Amino acid sequence: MSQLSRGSSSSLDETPSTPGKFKPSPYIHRLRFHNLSKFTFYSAFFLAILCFFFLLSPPSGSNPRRSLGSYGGSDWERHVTRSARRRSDSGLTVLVTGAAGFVGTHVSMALKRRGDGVLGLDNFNLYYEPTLKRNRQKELQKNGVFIVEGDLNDKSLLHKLFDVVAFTHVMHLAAQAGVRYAMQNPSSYIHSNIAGLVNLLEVCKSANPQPSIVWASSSSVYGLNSKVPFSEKDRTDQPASLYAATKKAGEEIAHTYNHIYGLSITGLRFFTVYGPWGRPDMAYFFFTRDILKGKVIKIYETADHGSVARDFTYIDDVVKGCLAALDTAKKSTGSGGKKKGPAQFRIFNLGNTAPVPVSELVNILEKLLKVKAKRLVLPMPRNGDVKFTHANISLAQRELGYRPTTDLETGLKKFVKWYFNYYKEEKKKISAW
Ligand SMILES: O=C(O)[C@H]1O[C@H](OP(=O)(O)OP(=O)(O)OC[C@H]2O[C@@H](n3ccc(=O)[nH]c3=O)[C@H](O)[C@@H]2O)[C@H](O)[C@@H](O)[C@@H]1O
Repeated sequence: MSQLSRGSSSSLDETPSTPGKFKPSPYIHRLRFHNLSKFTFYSAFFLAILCFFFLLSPPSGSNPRRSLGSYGGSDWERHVTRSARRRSDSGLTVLVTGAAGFVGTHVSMALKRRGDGVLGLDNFNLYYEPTLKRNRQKELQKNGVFIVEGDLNDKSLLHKLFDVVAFTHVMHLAAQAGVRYAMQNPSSYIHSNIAGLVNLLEVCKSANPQPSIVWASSSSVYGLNSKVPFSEKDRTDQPASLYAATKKAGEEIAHTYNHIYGLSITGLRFFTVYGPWGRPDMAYFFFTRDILKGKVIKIYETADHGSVARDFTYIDDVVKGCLAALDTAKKSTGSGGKKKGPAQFRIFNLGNTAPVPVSELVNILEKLLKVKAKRLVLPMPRNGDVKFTHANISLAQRELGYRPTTDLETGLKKFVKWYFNYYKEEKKKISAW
């Protein structure tokens, strides 16, 4: 009990009774003392909560609100140049957009570890828990990767980055992801996946030398295509979600910047990527969380009670595909916005060629978590989801040497191991307060 409440209770007890005036009975004293103690307890509790969130908030130097739009200066440039420095002249110097994202973190780590120069860019938006992005940022910082806090649409920032660093490649992974969220926040998809992409390409075409670009498209561009497995030449003119439509539009926009300005551009159609440090908005992640909490999970099925399936692809396989795309990317042919010859334009599927029904994903999670899931099977809502995805990866195998090796159970085992460890550490931080 704090000193304040002890002092006030003794002063209350010594108050002299004044005739004619209301004389509080001993019961009133006890009631006041009780209220005062409650007030003191709750004030101390809220103070502790405030301290907890203050400590968990991002380090002062990287406060997204403060630093978005505040960059430059010798200290900042030193961070940028050190991070972007490659170990040897044969290495790459890569700008990774979305570097605090799931795929962005893994790709940045892999590039840095093999000696390439890596500079991250991320706007640390609040689409999902920012602590996860901050913790990924800490992992990258430990490995010498600096992430500039900024938005794709900040043209002056992007020009500044290209003034300071002569990037050989851009690995463009920043995007508003999520098929279903597009129905709640459509403008976010235009802001990041259309305006942000065009802004980035505008800066790249003006750069001298122009970088080669590899960027994340999506299996969702196949939309309602019924020919399986999906090949890169198949129909992609029936997107089922705004998200898919913005990724398809991205592919068309990329083609115009390749055709007009000579930018070397490679699009990678990811197929439901999963793994450690993943995205909490994806089913495998929030199913894990909800199964452990004993909450009901909704499992979609088709209208005729068929299964909904995905070609789940483990993050390590996808990272190998990304690095192979960077390593085989030809140079852009333009400089300063003028094209000097035809430039490379490629699109690849990065999938696992083994679609698995969502119900089987849940079976595997139950086995790994040793907890029975509370299942609610529902018809797939008209939320932009498609019944199945299935990648034909023969083009990526031939051109990139892409060979996925991780089956869903093996990959989920690694994810669950990470999940338990990560949230155990998070719990420790909270209990430390
Ligand atoms: O392949 C891709 O390119 C896309 O993969 C995922 O999209 P999605 O396959 O919908 O991944 P989840 O959101 O994890 O859903 C996986 C499966 O679970 C199903 N699901 C989802 C949520 C739910 O509550 N219940 C349920 O059965 C979905 O219909 C889907 O079949 C990513 O979220 C996209 O960003 C990415 O572009």
